[in-house]
Amino acid sequence: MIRVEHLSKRFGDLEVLKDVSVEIQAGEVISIIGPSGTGKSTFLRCLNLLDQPSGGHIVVDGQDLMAPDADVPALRRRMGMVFQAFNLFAHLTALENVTIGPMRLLGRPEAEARARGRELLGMVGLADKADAFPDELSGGQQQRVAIARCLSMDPEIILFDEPTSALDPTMVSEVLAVIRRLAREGMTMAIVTHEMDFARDVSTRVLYMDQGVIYEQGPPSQLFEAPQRERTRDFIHKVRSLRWHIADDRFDRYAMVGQIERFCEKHVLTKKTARNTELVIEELLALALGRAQQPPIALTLAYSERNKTLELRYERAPAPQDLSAAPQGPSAAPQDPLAAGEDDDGLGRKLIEHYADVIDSEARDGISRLTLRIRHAAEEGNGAGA
Ligand SMILES: Nc1ncnc2c1ncn2[C@@H]1O[C@H](COP(=O)(O)OP(=O)(O)OP(=O)(O)O)[C@@H](O)[C@H]1O
Repeated sequence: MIRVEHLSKRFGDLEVLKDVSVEIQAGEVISIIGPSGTGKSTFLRCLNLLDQPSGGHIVVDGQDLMAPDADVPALRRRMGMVFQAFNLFAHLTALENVTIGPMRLLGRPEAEARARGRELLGMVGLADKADAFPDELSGGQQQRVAIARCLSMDPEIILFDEPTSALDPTMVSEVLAVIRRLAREGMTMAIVTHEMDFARDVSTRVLYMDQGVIYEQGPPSQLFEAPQRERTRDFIHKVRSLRWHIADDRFDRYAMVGQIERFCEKHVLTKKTARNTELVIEELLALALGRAQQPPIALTLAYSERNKTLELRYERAPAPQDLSAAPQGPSAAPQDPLAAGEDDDGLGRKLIEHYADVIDSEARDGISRLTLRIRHAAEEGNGAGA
């Protein structure tokens, strides 16, 4: 129904959408999720040209919206849009808001438009509010009128741009219930949302957007229960992280210690857990930085609010000397900082394993990765913990 090919969008120097390609079929309910500022709303607004894309194609039933001779108003009319801020006409009643489009843009007779308008207001549970003005309605009711108004234009797809994020929490469910009903009735929809439970149970497919691309997509069961890629996992598991880029032994260790302590405090991890984390990092870097002329190390300390796990992730590209000495693939493993070296007494590794479990260690795509899970330690004096 809609095919998006290599869509890009810039605002001045800011490249918001990089290369987005996706197809939406009739009857699909697509949720678009992802961190703030990654281009979800921009993507939706580009779909019906509320924002003019910088490049790429949007093909609706075989017609390219971006072609110079495209009948943009007609193609646009097939896509309804519901905004975060309702955008109702303040000087018109609920019924007038729902009839003005069909009368002015579709040429429907007034009686027909009003009959259909009343039917739609009834469908969103507002039959008795036909004569109310927007400022006499709650936020949830206004958003339901906005949905009825959108439906009055008989769209083939509805684009919802964070339809509940401007609402008082008590009103979120009434709006979501209307969208759920539309989904049951087979309406094609694309919904930018931060309501994860809703996305999980209403969608047929979820797009996870990150940094201007569709980073991962799949049915909700897969995306929420078994995300395949790291940034998706971090988002789903509500991971908060600290990152460092360590080029050599001269990095600022004291600044790092302060950051780890503040991070642990913020996530209600004990001081002892913070100190153990510092020890693990110190030993890991001693092992990794001991080898001369290596590329920089990317270190991430990630705390999952959902799983309550604290992970330390180490990443490093192979050194040129390792690449020439060993072929690509797992055999490039000498990069693994925990691998026993020639004159290594193994003490560093033992200390790390005292405080952390090795979750993963691999050399793939030319990059060596190590993931450790730091054990939680009770505060000293409580008689428990490492
Ligand atoms: N009209 C505009 N002019 C300049 N920059 C813009 C404009 N609209 C959006 N942006 C920028 O584009 C980036 C992506 O914004 P967008 O609203 O699409 O993100 P989002 O993923 O929907 O975020 P959120 O979940 O917080 O709504 C942001 O950095 C935003 O500031």
